[in-house]
Parts: sequence; C-alpha cells; structure tokens
Amino acid sequence: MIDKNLFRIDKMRSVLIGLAGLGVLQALLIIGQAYFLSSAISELWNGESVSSQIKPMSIFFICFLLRQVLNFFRDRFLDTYAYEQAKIVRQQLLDKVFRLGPNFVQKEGTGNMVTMAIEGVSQIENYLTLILPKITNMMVIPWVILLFVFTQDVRSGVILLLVFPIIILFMIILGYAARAKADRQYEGYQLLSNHFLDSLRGLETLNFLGLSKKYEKNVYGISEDYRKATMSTLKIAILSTFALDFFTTLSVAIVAVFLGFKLMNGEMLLFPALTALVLAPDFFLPLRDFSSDYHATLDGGNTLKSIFSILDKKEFEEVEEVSVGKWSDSDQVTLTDLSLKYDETSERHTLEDINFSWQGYGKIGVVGLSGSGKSTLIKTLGGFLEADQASIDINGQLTSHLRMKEWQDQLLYVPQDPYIFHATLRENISFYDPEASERDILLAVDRAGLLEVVQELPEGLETVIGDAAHMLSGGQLQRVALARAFLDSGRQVLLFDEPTAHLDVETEAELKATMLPLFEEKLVFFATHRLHWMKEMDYIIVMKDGQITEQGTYEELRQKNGAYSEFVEQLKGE
Ligand SMILES: Nc1ncnc2c1ncn2[C@@H]1O[C@H](COP(=O)(O)OP(=O)(O)OP(=O)(O)O)[C@@H](O)[C@H]1O
Repeated sequence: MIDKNLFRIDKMRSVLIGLAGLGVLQALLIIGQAYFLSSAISELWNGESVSSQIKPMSIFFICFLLRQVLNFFRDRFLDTYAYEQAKIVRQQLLDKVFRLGPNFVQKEGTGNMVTMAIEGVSQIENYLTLILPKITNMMVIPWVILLFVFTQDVRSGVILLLVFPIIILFMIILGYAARAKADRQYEGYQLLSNHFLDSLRGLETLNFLGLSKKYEKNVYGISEDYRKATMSTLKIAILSTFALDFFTTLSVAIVAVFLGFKLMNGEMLLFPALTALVLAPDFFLPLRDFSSDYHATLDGGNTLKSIFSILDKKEFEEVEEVSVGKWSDSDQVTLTDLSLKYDETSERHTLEDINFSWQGYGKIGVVGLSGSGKSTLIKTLGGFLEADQASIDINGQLTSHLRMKEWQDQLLYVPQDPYIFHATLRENISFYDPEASERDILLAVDRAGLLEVVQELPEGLETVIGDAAHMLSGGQLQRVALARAFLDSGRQVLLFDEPTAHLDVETEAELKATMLPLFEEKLVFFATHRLHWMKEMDYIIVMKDGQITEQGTYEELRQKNGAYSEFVEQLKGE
C-alpha cells in the first residue's frame, strides 16, 4: 500500500512515525468529541438540565478545536517538508542528468526531461503533501476508534470490523484499474512533451518541407490520445469515489440499524449506542480520504518512480585514483582493443578493437566517412563514454574511461554544433575562463575572425546571443566556439570534432592559419572531413564502420596507397 519509493526520500521514516503519532492524537480527540457529545445528548434525553451539560459540551468543543489546530500545524509542516524534498529530488535529477551526459538526454527526450524537472517535481510536492497524512491516518485512526467501540459495544465493533475489508477490497480493485489508466496517461504525457518540443525545434525545417500541416495533425492526434487517457482516468476516479462513498454510507447505515434494533429491544443504553454511531463515519473517513486523493496523486507517484529509475541508472564513476597531471612530453595514452556501444542491448559495437598509442604532444587527425565513429572516438577521449572493459592505459594506469577530473580539467572540446548559451557574447567566449581580461577576449575574437561581427553588433561584446536573442549565422556561432578555444591557452588536450564544418573554404583557410600555432605543445585530436588539414597533422587515424582501418603519418599513408588513399578517392568522387 505504501509506495516504496517514498522511503528513498530523506527523513521519510521519522516523518511517517511523527504523522502516525499525530494520527493517534487525532483519534483520541475524535473519541473525546464523540464521547462528550453523546454523553451530553443522552443526559439531556434523560431529563438533565442544559446547564448541567455545559462541561461535557465544552470538552467536545475543545476536542474539536484541538483537531483543527493539529491539522493546521501538520499541513504547514508537510507543505515545507514536501517543498524541500521536491527541491532536493529536482537537484538530484539535474545532477544525475549532467553526469549521464548528452547521450542519455537524447535517448529520453529533452521535452520529457524538461517536463519532469519542472512540472513533475511540483507533482511530487503535491503527492507528498496529500499522500503522507492520508496513509498514516488510515493506518492508525480506524484501529484506535475500533478498539474504543469494542469497549462500548462488541456487536457494533464486529460490524465495523467486517465491513472494513469489503471496502478495502473495492478500493484495491478500483485502485488497480485507476493505476493502469494513469500509467497509460503518464506515457501519453511523456510522448506529448517530447513531441511538442521536437515539433517546435523542427518547425523551420517542417515549414521548408511543407510538412508543418501534417505535423500539426500528428501533434493533434497525440494530444487527443492524451485527452482520452486523461478522461478515462477521471472516469475511474469519479466512479471509485462514488462507489466508496456509497459503501461507507451503507456501512454506517447498517451500524445505525443494528443499534436502533438493540435500543428498541432495550438491549442497549442510549449513551454507548450513540457514541458508536457518532464514531462510525469517522472510522471510515480516513479510508475514503485516502482513496479519493489516491487518484489525484497517481501522477506524482508515477513521476517519483520515473525520477528514481533515472537516479538508479548506471553511470560510470569518476576515476579518482588514476592520476594524470598536466599533459607533457613524457605522458602516454594507449588504447588496446577498445570496444564500446551506446546501447548495451545492441549487438553491434559502435567502436570495435581500437588500437592506438601516443606519447607527448602532437596533432592527430581522425578521418572517415560519415557514421564511421569519429565523434564517438572523440567523445571517448573526452571521458563522455565508457569502453566495455579497461582498455585505456594512461601513464601505466588501466581504466575503462577517461572521466577523470585531472584529465577533463585540461580538455578543450569544440564540437560540430557547439552550444551557445543565452548570454552575452563576452560570457559565451569566456566560458572556459570567466576571469579573462578584455584584452585577451578581444585577441581571441580577432583570432577567430569575429572582430568585424563584434563591431557591427548593437552592443558589441555585451550583445546577448543564443536562443530568443540576437541570432548569429552557423559559421559565426562556430567561430564563437573557436574564440572560446583561443582564449583558454592553458588547456593541454584539445578535441576538435569537425570544428570547421559550417565555414566556407576561404574563412576556414584564414582560421587554419591562426589555429595551427595554437596546436603547438598540445595533444590535439582533430576529426574532420576536410582533408587539407591532414598535411598539417603528425599522425592520421582512418576510420571505417567503427574500426581503425589504417594509421600512420601523412607520408606513410600516401605511400601505402591503402584505406586513406581509398578514402581520398571516395571524397573526390562525391
Ligand atoms: N547517441 C547515440 N546513440 C546511439 N548510437 C549513436 C549515437 N551517436 C552516434 N551513434 C551511432 O554511432 C555510429 C558512429 O557515429 P559517429 O557520430 O561517431 O560517426 P562520425 O564518424 O562522427 O559521423 P559524422 O562525420 O557524420 O559526424 C553511427 O552509426 C551512429 O548512428
């Protein structure tokens, strides 16, 4: 009955124990209310004066007030607790997503991740505030009341005890039906989030292809499915609330009829009969409250499950014991039969039996057709992917991945499509080195061929770029990423993944002249389709279908007339 995921939330056990304690207190106050109310009524029935009943009536009111005060403070505490815990869960989710990296987000869908982190976490907050007091009340209050009813009238106690499991049974049946519907609804919700974001992102392309209308229908179809799933969940929820209300009312009526007969037959006094009758609705109330809120909390429960399943995802731990230090002439990295796949269930390896070794500084070119595994190799060298086994030897220390602080702190990574933040041009350029001086930033801007662009921008370096701001062309964005690289000359290992893909040949030639001096006394991996770079490389790796088909210096590969020459011919033919 209790969602086991709840126990993964901080301090949950103590909170549940505290709430159970409050439940006992509430049950005693409910009994107090019923006891003194029934006592006053039966005494008045017996002909006692109203003034003689002021004391029991006052105690009844005090119990009633105390119950409200207790509820008020409990709800206030729960609001704060749920808010704090939801905040912690969101932080844990974001930390985990950052650690799992871009491949994971791609797989799960950005829309889904965003909805989960924003809306999903509010649903968890709602879930905690609603479900916790309901669970504890249901587990405590009816039993304390039942014990008391047994002391007043055993037969009434037996009736309450017999009806209770029947209601529980209905609750379980309806609960299962609602859960199945809610699961479907949640899947639809995730699908809708992903689809909506994808459609927004791809709107321009869809418009160009004349497919926006078709996609509109697609999004409409998915929202319709989601609407239907929501409506059918609501139907079950309303039906189950009705059924439970009906059964609890019926049970109270059965108790009333029995008590009535006993009173008429003179087998029972008014006071205990009245007390049992007044307590009967309160006996069923926690059960009814739990069931009616159960449906309202299914979303929160589902989100909690999804978030914890993400938190449980296997990630490769940062290696702390391997020491790399600042890369120098004497350092060596060797990959021996390195294989890896993105998806553990996939049969094919994305990289297979990669063998490569390098000592000290140098420029290593990585070439191959699209899909041959160049980016995957660069990502592996960046510590974003883990090999099947410890096949990376770095300075004599074996490891399965390069996620090491010392290694990653000296990396500079320029991908094919660099991410430009919604921030000023200055902040985007000084991303790796926020303390950089104005002079250094301007020098980097100049080297990246961005000086003219900066001069033409309305607010120069302070112009906000990125999403929903001043737009730069693809080539200009690429140059912002290169300016980042030019600014931070302290990093020793440079990873370039087609950094000039969006540049025209003239701009690329200009930039090449400024980039090459930067590569001196560094370890550089440069993946590209543009073969003119290869003449400048100290070593070349040729890739095909995830394997290295050839490697060597430019001269060696030209003389061999093997895979590299074949690749050159292939590119000429395209
Ligand atoms: N995140 C991912 N999840 C699963 N498979 C992936 C992922 N990224 C790439 N792949 C697959 O791995 C293989 C190698 O891709 P990779 O991006 O490394 O090639 P590439 O040589 O860099 O291609 P390109 O020159 O087009 O960038 C491809 O078959 C691709 O479909």
